[in-house]
Amino acid sequence: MRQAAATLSRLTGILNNFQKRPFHSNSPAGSPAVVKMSFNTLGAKEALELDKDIMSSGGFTLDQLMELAGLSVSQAVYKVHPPSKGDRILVFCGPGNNGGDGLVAARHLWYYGYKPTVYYPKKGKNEFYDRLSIQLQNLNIPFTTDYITALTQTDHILDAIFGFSFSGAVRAPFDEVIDAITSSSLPVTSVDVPSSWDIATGPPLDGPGKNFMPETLVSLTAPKPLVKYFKGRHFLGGRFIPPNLEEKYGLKLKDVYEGIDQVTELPN
Ligand SMILES: NC(=O)C1=CN([C@@H]2O[C@H](COP(=O)(O)OP(=O)(O)OC[C@H]3O[C@@H](n4cnc5c(N)ncnc54)[C@H](O)[C@@H]3O)[C@@H](O)[C@H]2O)[C@H](O)CC1
Ligand SMILES: [K+]
Repeated sequence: MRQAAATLSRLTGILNNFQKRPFHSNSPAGSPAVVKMSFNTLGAKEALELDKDIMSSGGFTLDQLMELAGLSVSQAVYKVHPPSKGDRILVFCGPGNNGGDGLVAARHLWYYGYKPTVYYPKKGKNEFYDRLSIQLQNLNIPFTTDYITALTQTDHILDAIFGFSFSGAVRAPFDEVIDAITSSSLPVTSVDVPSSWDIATGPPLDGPGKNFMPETLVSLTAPKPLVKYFKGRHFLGGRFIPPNLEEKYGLKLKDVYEGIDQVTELPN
């Protein structure tokens, strides 16, 4: 009883927090119908600024943040699709830090009992992408270039292709990748944003991503404005924001996470 009351109070807290700074729709004509609730969101520019702040005044390094982001993602995957319900997961990694989160998540998932396969066609320049790849190779996690075949041999998908720095129309090779993921009808968990969606205006009106609707989204640090177009299970991860930055960005995350969890599910 006491536990039920505590959970209710926590959910009420989350709702209150995310209603503090409502995001009003500026959806272009013809884009999907608007939302169920108001969220406190971080636009691409704010998310980038917050990232810089955590690494300067916050004292973190990028690979520390990536490790925590990837850990959050792995926990959300486990909550939605535990390995007992299908242990094969195909991890699509893009060239930026979103892809790095995917590499970290793949490692954690392996330790939880999954059989990850990684598609990583454009490696990022930073040397820690090499180190993350070596860590996966040491676990004998396969890297594939044939994602078409891999899609027929997996139970679910982790989309770590693009995050909050994505803009414009999807360029090759990821345009065809997004189309193939969408047509596979497999359950997808997207890291931070559904890849190919505009950070502010959501799914593109045409081309790759038009019909892409992941089953699960793990927003990192704070939801991005595109969440208002998302219909699925929504988690928040990235439990590393210090109180001064929480306050600066109006995030109010204090009671959002429970116990040792690195993610929390947000009401839809
Ligand atoms: N504080 C946090 O929440 C943290 C989040 N992390 C993750 O980092 C990403 C943002 O990473 P960033 O490197 O800035 O960019 P992206 O991964 O989104 O991608 C950049 C990459 O994509 C290319 N690109 C951009 N647009 C297109 C396009 N239209 N077609 C093809 N390619 C495109 C661009 O050239 C770059 O190469 C955030 O979302 C989180 O997932 C950190 O891991 C930790 C801190
Ligand atoms: K993504």
